Amino acid sequence: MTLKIAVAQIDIALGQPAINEKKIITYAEKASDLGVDILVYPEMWNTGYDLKNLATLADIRGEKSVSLLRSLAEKYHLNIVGGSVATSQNDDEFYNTMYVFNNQGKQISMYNKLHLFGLMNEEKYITAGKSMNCFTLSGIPSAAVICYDIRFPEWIRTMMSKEPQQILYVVAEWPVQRIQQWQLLLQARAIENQTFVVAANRVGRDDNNVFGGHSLVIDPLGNIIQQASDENEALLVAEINIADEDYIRGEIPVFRDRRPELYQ
Ligand SMILES: O=C(O)CCC(=O)C(=O)O
Repeated sequence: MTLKIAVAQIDIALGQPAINEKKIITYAEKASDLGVDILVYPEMWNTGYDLKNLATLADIRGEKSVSLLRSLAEKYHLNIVGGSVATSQNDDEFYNTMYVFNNQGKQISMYNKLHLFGLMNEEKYITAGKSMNCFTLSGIPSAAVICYDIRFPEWIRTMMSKEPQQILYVVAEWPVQRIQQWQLLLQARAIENQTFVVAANRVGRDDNNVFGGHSLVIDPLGNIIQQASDENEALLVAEINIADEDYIRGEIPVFRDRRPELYQ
């Protein structure tokens, strides 16, 4: 089975959801023109890392973002891994939340970022999630994580081995100075889990960081299928063949050969 996957590598205007929403719409239109099956957005696309202003900026219960993503999924018949957005659940509780929609406009997953990134003081403003993010999208069992989560292979393995998920989606705001680590971590997650990795990073800058782009689509052997530039906005498009993964898992059956009883 071949899937056409697109990654929206975009710049994000700090603290300006209305501007960012327009861009989200533009990239859905572009993906639709190219006949894409699955579209992936980056992390915190509504506000960027404007953590100090979440009280006024965060999307209340995620309602605006859900409505936008649902309408795009329906209108363009796109499966959408909706990056993440800043949401508020109560007046003073904020989350970094991912929503996933199928191409009928049905929400099939919601995930709150589990590992918060201390270097950006994320834990001072955001409440950490506690739940997994596994779903079937376009018929493919998949999992998705947010940015810093990729430094925790035990968490990703937990999700990937629940049932062997075949695609791992990663959405990020990853700074340029650690972009080599971004690539290596993603390749490692692909190889150890024998999975396709589809990773969306933003470009541009905010007051504290320059973000490194370099969005990637990686095969289950860790080979890079497609990569975007480090600086420019782009719609990165790749075709993946899921049967390749079945073949690789058959040759080196790491999921069968695990010894989880010894890992505690
Ligand atoms: O782990 C890193 O180096 C970057 C993580 C990050 O920027 C984030 O989680 O927002």
